Amino acid sequence: LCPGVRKYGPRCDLSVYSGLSSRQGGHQTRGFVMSCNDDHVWSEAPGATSDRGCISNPDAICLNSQESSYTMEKSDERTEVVLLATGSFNPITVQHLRLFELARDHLHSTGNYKVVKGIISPVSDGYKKKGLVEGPHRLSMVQLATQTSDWIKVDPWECLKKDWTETVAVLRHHQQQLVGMNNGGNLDKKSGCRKGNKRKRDNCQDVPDHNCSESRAVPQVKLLCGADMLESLGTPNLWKPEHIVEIVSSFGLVCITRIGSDAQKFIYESDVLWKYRHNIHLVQEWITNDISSTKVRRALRRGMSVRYLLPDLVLDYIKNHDLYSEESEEKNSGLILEPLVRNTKDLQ
Ligand SMILES: Nc1ncnc2c1ncn2[C@@H]1O[C@H](COP(=O)(O)OP(=O)(O)OP(=O)(O)O)[C@@H](O)[C@H]1O
Ligand SMILES: O=C(O)c1ccc[n+]([C@@H]2O[C@H](COP(=O)([O-])O)[C@@H](O)[C@H]2O)c1
Repeated sequence: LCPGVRKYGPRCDLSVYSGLSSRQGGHQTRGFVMSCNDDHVWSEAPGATSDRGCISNPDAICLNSQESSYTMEKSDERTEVVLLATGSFNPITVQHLRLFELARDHLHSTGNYKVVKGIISPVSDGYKKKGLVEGPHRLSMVQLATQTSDWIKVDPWECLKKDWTETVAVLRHHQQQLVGMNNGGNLDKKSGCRKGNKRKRDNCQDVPDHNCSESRAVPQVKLLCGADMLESLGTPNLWKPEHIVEIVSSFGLVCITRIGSDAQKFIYESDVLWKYRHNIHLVQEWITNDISSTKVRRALRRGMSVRYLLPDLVLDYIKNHDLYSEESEEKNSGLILEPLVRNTKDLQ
């Protein structure tokens, strides 16, 4: 059972979140299913099968019964990619979902990549951002928003932790899940490499390296973000410099343009981003709009309509739980964002 899970509100009729787990104790890696029951309690259902029936099969990362699993497409030369978007999702908007569609189209258009999954990982309450409503509510809204997608899923691993997790650790976690899957679960927890093979393990780095022979067939996890999040890499003391290097060198970024941000200029002006620019995919959103969670919350507080900015089910959820009010906007008011607190402590 996930720690810190509390009961939240009444019925949730869509219920299954699925992922890939690298449990040991058998030679088979198995899938796992996080389920949200009628009382909105999120928990892991061991041995369960996903709604799409492919999670209990360790060889199938398929997200969609029509699309072939990556095993079946081993002859396909394209690199398989899992897109991971982190953020508050407070609440999730249609533009968050659009980011995935734009990124997938772009990567496919290069002819070099095949996107096999999209993961939305809402941040933990421990991030302490002003106005951040409780994690289980944000998770439930993402789950409702993604139920019409056959490839984008919500993942509660980061969100349900009490403490905030650095994004690079979230990326490592999801990469290791995939490595474990590929290695039949027999992997070293830290390195993400197969246990019992010292020579190969020694050749692997702590950070899963996609060039490592052990992980070549594993899909690559790439961070998906908007240009404002890319620009946040330049905010003093917000991100650790070594994490920025690891994100752009070991994982890679797919960044969608956003009104008010100039990602191209930001990359040009940053030596580290420039150095790894081959691993940063900048995607132009031509159908521009400035939907943001902050604006949605503001409109909700003022009793104004936000219909069509969010999926209807999300809007219903917000109304049923009376989520965004003047009071909720004051949550964490006066607190400093956790990454700033941690990085400032590290400097002392
Ligand atoms: N309209 C948008 N265009 C491009 N990227 C976006 C857009 N909205 C959100 N994103 C991206 O989605 C991710 C998650 O964003 P987040 O949850 O912070 O939502 P947000 O709308 O940016 O919230 P806020 O209004 O608080 O800034 C981030 O990478 C962010 O850059
Ligand atoms: O890993 C870091 O050092 C780091 C520093 C600042 C922010 N982040 C992540 O970036 C995301 C920012 O979300 P938001 O809503 O504040 O735009 C969120 O997922 C944070 O965990 C991550």
